[in-house]
Amino acid sequence: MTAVPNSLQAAENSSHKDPDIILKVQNMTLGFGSKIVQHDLNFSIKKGSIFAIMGPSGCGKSTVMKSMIGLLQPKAGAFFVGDKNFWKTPLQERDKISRRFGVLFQNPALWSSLTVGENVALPLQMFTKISPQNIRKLVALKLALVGLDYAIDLYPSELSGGMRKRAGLARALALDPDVLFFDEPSAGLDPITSKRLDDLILNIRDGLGTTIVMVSHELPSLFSIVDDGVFLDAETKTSIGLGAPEYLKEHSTNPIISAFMNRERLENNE
Ligand SMILES: Nc1ncnc2c1ncn2[C@@H]1O[C@H](COP(=O)(O)OP(=O)(O)OP(=O)(O)O)[C@@H](O)[C@H]1O
Repeated sequence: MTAVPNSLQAAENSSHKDPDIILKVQNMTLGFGSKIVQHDLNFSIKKGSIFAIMGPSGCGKSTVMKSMIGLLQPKAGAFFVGDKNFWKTPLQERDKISRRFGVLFQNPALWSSLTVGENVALPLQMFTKISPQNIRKLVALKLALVGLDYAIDLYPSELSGGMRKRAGLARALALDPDVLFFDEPSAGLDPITSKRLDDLILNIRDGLGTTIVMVSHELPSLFSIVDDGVFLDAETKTSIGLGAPEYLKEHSTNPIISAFMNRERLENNE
């Protein structure tokens, strides 16, 4: 027997091994039914970096994130987590990989009948064997990390929008994720609360070494905290820029990226 099939399989199932790369999207095409949202995407995310998925409304940013957190299977291409080809691994292993991810959606869906502390405790109760006393201690730690230690016994309805985000963030941090995904972290927040959330994201990255992937079109956040990113185009339905927002602003010759980064309107765009 020759080793050919195995080596082919190995090539298909491994990313080009670079220990600094934690996530890698390779020739990925995404869509719903017959509709293609984005095609042939290629980008890599470094461990401990803050990476942004950028682009105008409706270009497919959330769809790309959905695929990376295991909610939407790509139509083509691969998504690697370390050296694992995520969508080619068996479901059980995929679930295990996903548990290394924390996710904070635009509107953190906190259970309204549970207190903030009980909401944060849920993932620990579901996925660990930690004792109730130790869960309570861990929950207090996570809430302290996001500056909400005083809110442990409050109900979600008693929180402001910014506090709800931070409570959602504490829950996303419950299992000490390697990667945190944020969908529009600043959406609906005033500029000061939004800046506080940016600082918190930076603190988490710097203090815990967590890799952060965020979907955003908030320029102040993009310029102040993001290290690297991909810019998606709604017209050609693929990426038209790779790099830090500041770099793209200064160096991109693409008129769509320039207009976006400089908040200008394109001539034929209302
Ligand atoms: N479940 C779905 N079924 C069919 N089409 C969908 C679905 N979810 C999103 N889409 C479509 O995919 C395209 C991209 O949507 P997506 O929400 O990913 O864009 P986005 O860049 O995140 O937008 P925004 O910045 O406005 O949130 C849109 O045309 C949207 O209507």
